[in-house]
Amino acid sequence: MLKRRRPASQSLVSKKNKKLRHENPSTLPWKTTLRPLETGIDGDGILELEEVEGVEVLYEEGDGGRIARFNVVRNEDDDEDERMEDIDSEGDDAFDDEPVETEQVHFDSEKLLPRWHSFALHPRLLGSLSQNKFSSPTPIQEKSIPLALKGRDIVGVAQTGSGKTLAYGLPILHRLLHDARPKKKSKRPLRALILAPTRELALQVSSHLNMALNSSSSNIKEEDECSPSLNFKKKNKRKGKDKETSGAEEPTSQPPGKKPPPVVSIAAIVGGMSAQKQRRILDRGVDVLVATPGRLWDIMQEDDALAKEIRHELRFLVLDEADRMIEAGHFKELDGILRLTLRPDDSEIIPDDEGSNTESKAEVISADAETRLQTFVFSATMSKELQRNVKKRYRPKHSGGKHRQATSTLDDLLLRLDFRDPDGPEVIDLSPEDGVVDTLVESKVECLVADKDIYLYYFLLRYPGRTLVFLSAIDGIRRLLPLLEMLGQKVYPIHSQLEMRQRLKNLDRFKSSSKSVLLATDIAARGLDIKGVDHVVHYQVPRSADVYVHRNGRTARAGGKGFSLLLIAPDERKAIAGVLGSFSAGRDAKSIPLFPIPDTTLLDKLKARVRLAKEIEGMGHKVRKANHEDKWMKEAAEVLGVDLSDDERKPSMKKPKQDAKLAAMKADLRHLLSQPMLARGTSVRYITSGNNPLVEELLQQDISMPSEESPNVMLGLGGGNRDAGKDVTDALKRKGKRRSEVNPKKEGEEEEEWKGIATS
Ligand SMILES: Nc1ncnc2c1ncn2[C@@H]1O[C@H](COP(=O)(O)OP(=O)(O)OP(=O)(O)O)[C@@H](O)[C@H]1O
Repeated sequence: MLKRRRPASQSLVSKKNKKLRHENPSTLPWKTTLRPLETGIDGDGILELEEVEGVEVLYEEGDGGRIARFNVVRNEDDDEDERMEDIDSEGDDAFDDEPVETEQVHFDSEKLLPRWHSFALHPRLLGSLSQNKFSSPTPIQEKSIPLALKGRDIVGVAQTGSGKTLAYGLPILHRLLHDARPKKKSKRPLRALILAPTRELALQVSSHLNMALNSSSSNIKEEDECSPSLNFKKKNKRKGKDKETSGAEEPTSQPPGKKPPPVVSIAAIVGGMSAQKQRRILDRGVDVLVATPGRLWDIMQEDDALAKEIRHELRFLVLDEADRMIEAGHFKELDGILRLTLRPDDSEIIPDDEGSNTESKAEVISADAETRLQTFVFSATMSKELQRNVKKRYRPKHSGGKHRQATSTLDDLLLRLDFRDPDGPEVIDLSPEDGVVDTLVESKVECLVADKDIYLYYFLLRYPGRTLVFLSAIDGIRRLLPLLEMLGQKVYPIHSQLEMRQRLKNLDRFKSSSKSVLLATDIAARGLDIKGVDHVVHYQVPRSADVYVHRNGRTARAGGKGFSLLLIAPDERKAIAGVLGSFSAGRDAKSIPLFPIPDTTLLDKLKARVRLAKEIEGMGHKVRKANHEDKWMKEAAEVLGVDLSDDERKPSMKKPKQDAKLAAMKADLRHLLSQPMLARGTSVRYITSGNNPLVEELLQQDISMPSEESPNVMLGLGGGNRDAGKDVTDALKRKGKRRSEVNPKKEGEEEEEWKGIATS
């Protein structure tokens, strides 16, 4: 089937369109169409239907008569789709039915990676660790990898950013790399299923595992001189652009232009992306599937084969951030998927509170750790009680353990898992008692709700960097976004009502600028590994201790420094006390130091800017609304064939006035933003003199004095220090207090009433 598009000149195709010329119809990007089961046409390849979209057919007169040429019309959106497909199906076109040989490579880990040597990981993985400069395993990796390699089931709890993905990923990849490859042309069986709560996290896990497989390390050596040369190509050209390969490519002497099949193929299946493409990937077969439960469940409804693979072929099941999956409302789908992983005799008897199930299970456990399903559950947060429950539920017969009733949805979910490990899952808990990563500095501002914008703006000016601001609702993001933009901040939103493409684009933009702000709901709280997030701001207090931990976990990752700031309004006081009190170490809100603001007159100055920006936004909104109504009226009259009166046709009399006022207000704001924000006692006239000469700050920060071109610089607050964490710890030192002693509450002391920022 060939769908012909209207030529670009007649259609509404954007100017960004590109045309790729094809001489031969067989080189067009044909796609196999899916046929509903009811058609009775099965997928055995007897009758394949294919279609192609976006093709312009042109006829040219040649010597031999009329010749058809084909232009494939592509626009930037298509390119973006393809980029996204590249992410969700990295290596899609790398799948091949050709036989894949096991590779013969060697890596001198004793010399090059001594801290990893004892794990005896596959050389390909070692090469990649070495290339990424992961010279030693993180504590959770150190504990869990040897056990996982022995075939144990694991429940791993470790702080955010501590390398949990590789803690379960390396043992899986190691096993898959070692497994003998099928020699005959056959579809790859699905061997590992990793479930993650959000689309971004699933895509990230798949990229992370691909990174662990693909190495161009020169330290990997061929063991067998006769084997073909190793070719760890990172990039492949496809459709004229670079495409990251997926899975480890096999050392092979492929003919030029033909990509070798990956040794291990990894694909992500998530919502918000082409389901058809994802089904195609599954049809070809993948070794490791990273999925969000919702999309996987949808696909399984139409694809019995996938359900069968999960039931019969799976070697590894991973639940990454299991607690969040339940919160995200995926319980039904998750439960449905997990049921497929139960052994037949378990499906009717789980959950069981009395112990009979455990006993029968212990009897049927296969001793063959090489072939049985291994289950890994990882999270940064899991209550101690739940960990105990999981352990008790699977305590072997002779230990005489009694089963507990599930006390939460997560308990319930975990108790449904069919851990095959005869000793029950090994629970490894390395999470800090108070949930705070060592390298994180926490802080708080207590302020009126109306002043939160000013404190946030102050913070962004004072500590430029990569700042992730969490809000509890999308409406808040919609309000704050234009405000911060108007105040000259580079700011991007991320929330569930944005299209997937936009979410990924905004994440990319945030990542690629060292001074930017991401306004996020809690969909970005879990698992996202963005390098170099300097600060996390809780614009609204988190609703639970877990959310507080995960939000904070976007900074201070992998041993790096990080800073978190809570903005607490009077009516959030109780909520935050409850959140902190629910940590197992029983924290007190008073243990979080106050954020130091050495010169509060600056807040007054900022208040003027924020107020003006809000007025502009309010007026802009009115003007947009009026324009929209005018336009609607005209269009409706046209459709109905009604004549509008002169008054109705004329744009509102107020409009020119409003426009002029708006322009004047914008000019005022531009002027305000171009004014230096100077702390009390500093002057722009004498930048080289005084106790704290401004010139030093300007030099240290490599900036010039503020101007219309480079507004938003705050100066005069002491040196060029832009380290919020250091400022908090210095302020504490000055007061002679340790973190735990901050603001100790005196007996019977009442909370003081917070004052708003004075109007200047
Ligand atoms: N052994 C290692 N040495 C150095 N860096 C590592 C090591 N292992 C993983 N990393 C890096 O640490 C960062 C955090 O890893 P990862 O995302 O797996 O953390 P996590 O524990 O899953 O975090 P979260 O709980 O927030 O999901 C990643 O950028 C990863 O590449």
